[in-house]
Amino acid sequence: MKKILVLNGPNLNLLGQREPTQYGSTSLADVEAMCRAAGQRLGYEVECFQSNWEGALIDKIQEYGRLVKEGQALGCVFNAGAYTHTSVALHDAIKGVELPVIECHISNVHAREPFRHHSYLSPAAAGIVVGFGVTGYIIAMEGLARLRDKDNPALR
Ligand SMILES: O=C1C[C@@](O)(C(=O)O)C[C@@H](O)[C@@H]1O
Repeated sequence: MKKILVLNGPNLNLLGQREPTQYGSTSLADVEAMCRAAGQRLGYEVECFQSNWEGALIDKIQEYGRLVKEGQALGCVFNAGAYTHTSVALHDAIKGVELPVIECHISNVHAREPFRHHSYLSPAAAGIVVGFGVTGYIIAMEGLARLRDKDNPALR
């Protein structure tokens, strides 16, 4: 069974408590449980990883780049939080290992402050999901499967 990485960046460990009007009241643990259930439905093993540290996110991206090359993983759903708008290093990590990434944001970043309108990750991403709340993670997983595993019978 191939793996999908659900990767979350800074402050997303506070999901459910942090700015609930913006990000809702579902905790990260609940989001991760939803992703694991979606993985079961779609036929993938889901690994969830969150870090507030840019380097730890880069290490995980590099690890999954290797797993994708070896045929053991499909790709990654990535909410990089605020690093989305600042991190050339995350852009380079994704490009460097050619990891299929679906960039995901809970809120509609384009309807918010101008500094959230630019993403360093989007040019390196295979697809982007924004503004669907935490359901966006599931949409992103299914989108990744549709892009990278077209013959998956669970998608019919
Ligand atoms: O931390 C976050 C969360 C976010 O990525 C989202 O999921 O909507 C949007 C980012 O601008 C913000 O810094």
